[in-house]
Amino acid sequence: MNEHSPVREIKGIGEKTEMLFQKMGVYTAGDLLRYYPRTYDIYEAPVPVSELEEGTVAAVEGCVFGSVQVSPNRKLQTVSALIRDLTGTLKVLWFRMPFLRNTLRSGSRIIVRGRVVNKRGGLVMEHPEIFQPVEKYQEKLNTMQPVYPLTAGLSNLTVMKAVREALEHIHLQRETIPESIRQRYHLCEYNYALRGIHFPADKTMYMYARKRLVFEEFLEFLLAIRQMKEEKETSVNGCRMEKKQEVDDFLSQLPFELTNAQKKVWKEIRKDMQGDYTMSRLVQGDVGSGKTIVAVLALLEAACNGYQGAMMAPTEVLARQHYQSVCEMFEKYGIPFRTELLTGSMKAKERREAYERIETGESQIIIGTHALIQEKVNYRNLGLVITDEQHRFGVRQREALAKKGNMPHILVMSATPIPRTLAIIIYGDLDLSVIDELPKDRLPIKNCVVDTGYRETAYRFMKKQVEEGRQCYVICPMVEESEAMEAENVIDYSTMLSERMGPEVTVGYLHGKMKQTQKDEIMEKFAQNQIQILVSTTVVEVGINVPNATVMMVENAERFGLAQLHQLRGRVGRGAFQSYCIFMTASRAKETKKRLDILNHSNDGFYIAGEDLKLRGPGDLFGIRQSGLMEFKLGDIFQDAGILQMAAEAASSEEIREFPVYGRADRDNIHVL
Ligand SMILES: Nc1ncnc2c1ncn2[C@@H]1O[C@H](COP(=O)(O)OP(=O)(O)OP(=O)(O)O)[C@@H](O)[C@H]1O
Repeated sequence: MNEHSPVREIKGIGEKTEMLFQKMGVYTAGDLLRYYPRTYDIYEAPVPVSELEEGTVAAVEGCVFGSVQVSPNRKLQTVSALIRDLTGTLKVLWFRMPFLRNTLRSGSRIIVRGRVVNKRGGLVMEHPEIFQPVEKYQEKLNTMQPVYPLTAGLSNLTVMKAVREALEHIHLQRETIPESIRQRYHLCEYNYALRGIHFPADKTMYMYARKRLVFEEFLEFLLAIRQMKEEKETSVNGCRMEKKQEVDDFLSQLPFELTNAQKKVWKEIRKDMQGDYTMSRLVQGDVGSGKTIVAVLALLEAACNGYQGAMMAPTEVLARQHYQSVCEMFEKYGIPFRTELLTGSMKAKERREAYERIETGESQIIIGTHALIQEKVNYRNLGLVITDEQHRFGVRQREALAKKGNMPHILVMSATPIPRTLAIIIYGDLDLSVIDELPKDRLPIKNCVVDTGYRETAYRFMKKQVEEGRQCYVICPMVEESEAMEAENVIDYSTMLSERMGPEVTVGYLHGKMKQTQKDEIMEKFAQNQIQILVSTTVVEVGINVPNATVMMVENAERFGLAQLHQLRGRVGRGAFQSYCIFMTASRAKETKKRLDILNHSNDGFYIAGEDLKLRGPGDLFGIRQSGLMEFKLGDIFQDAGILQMAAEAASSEEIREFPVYGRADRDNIHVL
């Protein structure tokens, strides 16, 4: 067996399990080895009852206090007991384990380990593991059990067993990092790293393993970037465009004047499209800074020059939103070009018709999702491709779209204001334009960080805003275990809120498991103010533009990364109304307070990103991922900024240039891309 063998060849994996693995993108044994744990369950030392925190998994050592009760409910038989230590008493519940009544003796010492939840205002530990005699806990103390991303039917144990088998029997790939580089940056060997990431003996092993794998991930990425840069430097502009008066006329009719920053960026783009070389430009701008209109101007200029322009959005909801706003603008100002929407959820017939209009050139502007790069889409003369930074890591996909034209111009839009030093490393192949100014009419968002006791006040405040004609978002806590649970959570919350708000307020909800048509319907209703409060998961994070919305309330704000919270906040404050952001948190941890304070005191994304970077020490390995920004498998450009710097140095070293694995011919073997 080697890395390319199908997972089926691993002992213990049958047809059914193979299908489940495939659903998770695991086809070969190599894929399985790179199917890294989502997190680790660490058996930490027991904590005093008084220090337990809601929502965490913890161990407590104490004595069983009083008698053990069994609930009469037949459906879900519950055993409850009280565990007492010097600092307090904790209620503990077990489900469907009635026999515990006979084994848990009053007064006996015990360690229980499980999730602490809040039930009717008090903390309760649910269904914990039992360690009795307490010495048994010693064997587990400080061990790290991998927790894998799962799907219905695929258990953590199954994945663990399969990975263990694979690690034992596979002859692993050759080393991909030259020894001299490994020594310079203290990186462990590939074999050790793989074992360490799946089954670390302790935190130190895990940290070494992770460092090595993150380094490799960054290195491969940076080398691909370098190659693209080299290609770009030699690519002569095959889609040379001229400045078109129609675009200036369109601009002068808009209800607002471009900000100086927008004007500057638009000038740079225009100059590129007329220049000697093909454009590859990144437009970076804070939330709400008005990137979309700049993209529209570029699309229009391409169309006026007889080329097609395509814009790829990261989600269907966003693609539709862009499509609608472009259609409305073009209609309003009498622009004669046809705009096409292309998404994965379109019916086959609709899609076929769209393909035809794209192929014949009847449609000049094409907006969509990944569907834009499907094999069946043939463009007549694609001259400009606009993508979102979220596709950034799909460098291959970007290339795929570019190949559909004759070296079209490329514009990448980024809503994540990362510090310039990082941007230069990550976007090394692109020229950088920054929109560093918000439209004039904006009032700064008012922020507050509050504890859950403020919830009722927040609801009253939202109701008042709705009465004034405004709209609100509520972001529900993430549920990591499964999307299905997350959906349930959102639905429950919106039912509760709807009852709380009364019949005059319409509350809607949005979550990742909904069908595309349902999502579109809800977004449309929200855009039309037929829904006043939208309860949602982070699906609304990127790009949604409803300028009438003025309140963003984020539950469990401590669970999100700063960049993500800033993105969420960016959904309000997009019009002339005063907007508010309420970060709600139950956590009293100092670190949480520090992080949220940064947001509380600044609305400037660049500043926040810089502070975020400062707050993260190298020890912060289990920190919150900055999701939404470049989906590296393990690496996080914020958290791992130090490793990124090392990888950037290594990427331009002689050793790497001479190392065969990274030669051009082998590039297809680079698995991360
Ligand atoms: N110069 C301007 N003056 C006034 N309003 C503007 C200006 N430019 C854009 N807008 C408006 O500001 C709102 C936000 O713009 P847009 O959606 O382009 O933001 P964005 O930069 O894409 O933000 P995000 O990254 O959050 O999606 C839109 O309603 C847009 O019409």
